[in-house]
Amino acid sequence: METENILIKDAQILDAHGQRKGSVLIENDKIKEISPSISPEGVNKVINAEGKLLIPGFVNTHTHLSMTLFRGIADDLKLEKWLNDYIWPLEAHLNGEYCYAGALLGCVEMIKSGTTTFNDMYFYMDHVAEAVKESGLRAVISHGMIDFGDEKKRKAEIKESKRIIRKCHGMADGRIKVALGPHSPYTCSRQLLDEVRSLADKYGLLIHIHVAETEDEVRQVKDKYGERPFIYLDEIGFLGEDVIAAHAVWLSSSEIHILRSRGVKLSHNPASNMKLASGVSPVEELINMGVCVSLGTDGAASNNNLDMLEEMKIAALLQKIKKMDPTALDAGTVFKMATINGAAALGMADEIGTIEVDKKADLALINTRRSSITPWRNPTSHLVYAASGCDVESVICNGEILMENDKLESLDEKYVIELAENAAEELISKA
Ligand SMILES: CSC[C@H]1O[C@@H](n2cnc3c(O)ncnc32)[C@H](O)[C@@H]1O
Ligand SMILES: [Zn+2]
Repeated sequence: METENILIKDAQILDAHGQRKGSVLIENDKIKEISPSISPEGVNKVINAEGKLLIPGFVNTHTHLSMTLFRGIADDLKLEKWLNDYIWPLEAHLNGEYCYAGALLGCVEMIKSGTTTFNDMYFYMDHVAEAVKESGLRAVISHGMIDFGDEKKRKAEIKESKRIIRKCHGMADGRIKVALGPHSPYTCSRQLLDEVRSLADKYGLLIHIHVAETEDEVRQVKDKYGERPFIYLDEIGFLGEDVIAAHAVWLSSSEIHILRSRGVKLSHNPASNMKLASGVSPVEELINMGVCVSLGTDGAASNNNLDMLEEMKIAALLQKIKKMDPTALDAGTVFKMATINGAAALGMADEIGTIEVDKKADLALINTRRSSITPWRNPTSHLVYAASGCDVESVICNGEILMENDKLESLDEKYVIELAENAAEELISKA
């Protein structure tokens, strides 16, 4: 195979290790060299990055990508009503084509706002995988399982998860990995969670689950199992380093200790938690205790976008107001949550999340000559507090250019918008 290489010349580089100036040489899917200056001789493609900020692609650790189709459908509701009265009835009409269309739309949105890896739980995941493959993004995907204690449903959910594992794990040159996705402790039976734990151990797969999102959930789990959600999950031997729990809003101090001692990874979803008025996760306490807290948007029906730049700002502001302390969750910490902590949560810290030689070339370039971030002075501050997804100009994932100078290269944006608009209209008309 001929070597494909890209030289990103004279960039300002920012990642969890700090700031420096330099050029980055990409060879095939990986970063080959980072130096103050690299000769462009023999290089296939040179990107002039003067006046540009080069950052690791964001890692969104909790999404339901195809829910882009439900954007703006059921706003201003509490989680229980949102799910029971609006979202689940609509989801009953989903099919593979709709999920593919919604996932493609989500991929467009993520590329345009600098995300290169995401952790997705939903339905018709082989169709979602197809969209991810075409987009050039990297993803961990899981079939979302709900059994409500029904044995037949449990067997069907496990069967579908196994089918998705067989069909999609390692797809798209390894860019797609499959995880197990039990929805939550209030929608999944103890038996289903036990089976998930066994499968995760047997095949070395991650587990993606919603936990402790609302006070109501804590009440329900306590009523049914006698304990708070994370204590219950620990007692049944479910928790481990391979578990990524989304939300983790309502936590007792014993639960925080459990999270730390079991090495559970968290995905903090501040916009969704605020919009559904679920509550505020004790992110500062969790980080101070040494728990790995990453960042996720949740689906576009509860956010209502997939912009990780916006999510970083919301995360920082929310902790400041929760603690009534402006020093809480500073910009540097939030930036780490959106990059290297996300990589660590997905077990990929050796591969992505920072800009280092031998890591995958998953990168985003920000144009520093945009009005929203002028005068250009403090990259971390500007990224978290001033920039938005629109300031992302170019994106590379796995060494492939997915967007250059604001133009999508891997997907036809107009076609995707049309496809998703039609799918959403057809789907809603069925409900
Ligand atoms: C079984 S696939 C995923 C399932 O989760 C639903 N969902 C989306 N956002 C949330 C959330 O914040 N809490 C709980 N469940 C959520 C989604 O609609 C699917 O049914
Ligand atoms: Zn969710």
